Amino acid sequence: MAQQTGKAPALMAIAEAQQLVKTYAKSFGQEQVALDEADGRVLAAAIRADRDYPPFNRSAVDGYAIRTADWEQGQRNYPVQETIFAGQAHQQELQPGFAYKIMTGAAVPTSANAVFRREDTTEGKGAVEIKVDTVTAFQNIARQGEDVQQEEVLVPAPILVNPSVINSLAAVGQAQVLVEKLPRIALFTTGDEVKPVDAAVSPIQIRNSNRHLLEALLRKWKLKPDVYQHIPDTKEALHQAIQEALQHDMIIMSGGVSAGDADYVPQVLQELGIEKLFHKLAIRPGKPVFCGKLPNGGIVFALPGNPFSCLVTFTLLIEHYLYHCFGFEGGPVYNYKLQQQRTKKHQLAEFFTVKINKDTTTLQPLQVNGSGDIRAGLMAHGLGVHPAEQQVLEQGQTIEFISFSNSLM
Ligand SMILES: Nc1nc2c(c(=O)[nH]1)N[C@H]1C(S)=C(S)[C@@H](COP(=O)(O)OP(=O)(O)OC[C@H]3O[C@@H](n4cnc5c(N)ncnc54)[C@H](O)[C@@H]3O)O[C@H]1N2
Ligand code: MOO
Repeated sequence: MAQQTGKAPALMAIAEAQQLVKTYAKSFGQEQVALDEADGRVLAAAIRADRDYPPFNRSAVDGYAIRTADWEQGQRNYPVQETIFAGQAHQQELQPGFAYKIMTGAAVPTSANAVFRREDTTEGKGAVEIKVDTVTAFQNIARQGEDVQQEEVLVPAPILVNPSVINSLAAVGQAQVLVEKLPRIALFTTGDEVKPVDAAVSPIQIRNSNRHLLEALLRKWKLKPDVYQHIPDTKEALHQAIQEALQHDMIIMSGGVSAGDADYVPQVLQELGIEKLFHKLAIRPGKPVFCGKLPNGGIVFALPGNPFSCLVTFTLLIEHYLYHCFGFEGGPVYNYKLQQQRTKKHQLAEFFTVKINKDTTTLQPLQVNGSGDIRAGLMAHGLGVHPAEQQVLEQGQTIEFISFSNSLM
């Protein structure tokens, strides 16, 4: 490729940055946790069915079980041989010409092969008359193994454990489950103008929303930083705080990464032996983001201070990294049609907040007044992607959508 002279070097594209981040992704190990603690964690090993499911021929209704052979001979009145409740074994095989009274969830003995709903019968004393005209073999019986067979993979891995996964794991007796270990994280915010949420602020100070935004984003993954500190804008303070955090798996920071006189973060990180993977990407918002490799094999993400830039770079880079560390092929990206035309004037890939219209399932761009807008992300389901090379996205054009929810996998 011809060398471009006189121009600033081209910024790295998001796809290349994500590819790079992926190469440094690694498992943090695995651990056993109690089933109820696994909610929101990533299952590390596939779970097989310990037996057939259903484990026995299960009656799906409250009613009467017969043999279809008797029915086919024209029999409609059956003496009731015994009553079978759920969890209760039958006493005797069904004798020809008899019926069992049977409850939902009870095991249908193999000597019977059809169950009628109670409503479809006339119940007499010790006998029942069937009032419907047809029968099919195994009607109203969920047959042994028809859902899942013994040793079949029931829950694949990796999978994000959600209530349905908990349900399946509980059904097969997994009281303890093997999940991916969580990384040890140090979280830092920076900026002399940034004050705690509960402190008084002067007119030129702002509240530390990024701390809470980032902690909330981490909680989606059940992650909790084991170190948090707000660092003033001096090299010395940055140096000290980061140095003490070098043994973590991840260091996440906000602020101090662009071109200001007090933006020391990339410099201090590199002075401490952190190898730069990239600084500045061809994206908006979030362009000044820095990513580096820790000497211990961990990773540093230093995000821009603007809250919307933080949200976007967390979603595009940190979540991308976590997905790969936990064994997924990246996060889910969906395709949706755009509700209205959208234009941009720059050559960066732009990420804009969108709401999925419930009636038309199109993406409605939401208004954000720049990356410092404290409303950014409010009411949004996720991000729409405006590719770098396209200046205009047409109404109805299919574009990529990145969900803010990590529950769909
Ligand atoms: N000359 C240039 N200036 C800027 C560039 C550039 O390329 N050249 N990039 C701009 C972009 S884009 C962004 S984004 C910001 C990123 O700046 P920093 O990462 O250095 O962040 P700060 O300057 O520290 O803060 C930016 C903004 O965010 C507020 N902030 C910081 N921390 C928090 C926090 N914890 N909670 C809430 N808000 C926070 C801060 O007060 C600033 O308003 O740089 C542009 N400049
Ligand atoms: O691109 Mo910066 O991340 O918007 O304000």
